[in-house]
Amino acid sequence: MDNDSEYIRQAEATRVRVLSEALPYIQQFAGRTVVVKYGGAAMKDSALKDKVMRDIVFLSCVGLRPILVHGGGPEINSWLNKLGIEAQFKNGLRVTDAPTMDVVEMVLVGRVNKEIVSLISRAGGLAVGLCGKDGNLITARPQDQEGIGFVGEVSNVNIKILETLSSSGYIPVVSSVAADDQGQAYNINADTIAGEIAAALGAEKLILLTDTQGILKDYKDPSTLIPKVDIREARELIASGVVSGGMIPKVNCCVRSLAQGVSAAHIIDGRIPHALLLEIFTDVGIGTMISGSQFAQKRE
Ligand SMILES: Nc1ncnc2c1ncn2[C@@H]1O[C@H](COP(=O)(O)OP(=O)(O)O)[C@@H](O)[C@H]1O
Ligand SMILES: CC(=O)N[C@@H](CCC(=O)OP(=O)(O)O)C(=O)O
Repeated sequence: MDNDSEYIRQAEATRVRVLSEALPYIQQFAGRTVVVKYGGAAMKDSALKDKVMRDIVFLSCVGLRPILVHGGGPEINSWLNKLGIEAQFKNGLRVTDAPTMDVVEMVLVGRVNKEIVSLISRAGGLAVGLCGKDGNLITARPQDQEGIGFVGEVSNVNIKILETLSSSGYIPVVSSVAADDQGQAYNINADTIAGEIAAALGAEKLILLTDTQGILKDYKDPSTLIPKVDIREARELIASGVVSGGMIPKVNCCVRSLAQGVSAAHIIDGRIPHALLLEIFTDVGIGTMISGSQFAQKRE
């Protein structure tokens, strides 16, 4: 066989292997809910954004029930900057006074959410944009932290609206603004919202797309990826300071959702094209998988 024919044969073999590798996962996850959190730096590149939306539509088309929770921290920062308001953070959370809360709501609910909904529509999916206020999805309460303003925690999740939409073939797209019993709006970290929604739905998977390979032993060194940890090891990584900054709410929400019955949580690199498909439908997966120990499936 000449070189060209050999190259074509190998390329076809790879394509066929990847496609056929997906079958058991499509069968296993049919009808199951996958909560995806998409945010931060991984949202900045528009070509990548299109691919993420196509992947979400792919999940829906092959029978999974994707729910997309989005952040938008960099876009909030850019609008605060345009308005001459200084962005401030404490322990990875945005200090949210009343004017900042207005900007957070306008940017996340009014801009980022609708942009994602329309990208999903363009990719052929049926998306519906929501924030915590819609259908009483999320009730907020204030975070117990001095001087952080209108930063909220989740006090209740009402999954009815999500189940109604998902069971009718719609893809819910959720932004992380919610209100308390009195109607006061709160800014909630989007990872936290994703984890609470995954837990309330008993999701198959919680997948956090971010701008690093996953959890790194040294976050400045990409070669130090930790492919798999259990809940106890994940807590130790926070306690020892290996996990810091914005990675803390991610690991915490994974641990909380696993403790409440989610089967597996993943922190993966949203900068890799089609990272979601690689994680869900291939044998090796990518990024870091956090599991309750009895749930370990891949990467043994
Ligand atoms: N051990 C760690 N492994 C990987 N990233 C870490 C770690 N500790 C801290 N980080 C930081 O967490 C960041 C991800 O959190 P964040 O910026 O809030 O993400 P997003 O905007 O996607 O929500 C990484 O870019 C990295 O700087
Ligand atoms: C309380 C808090 O910090 N809320 C976040 C909500 C958006 C978010 O989580 O966006 P990323 O996922 O892109 O970081 C914020 O205001 O930036």
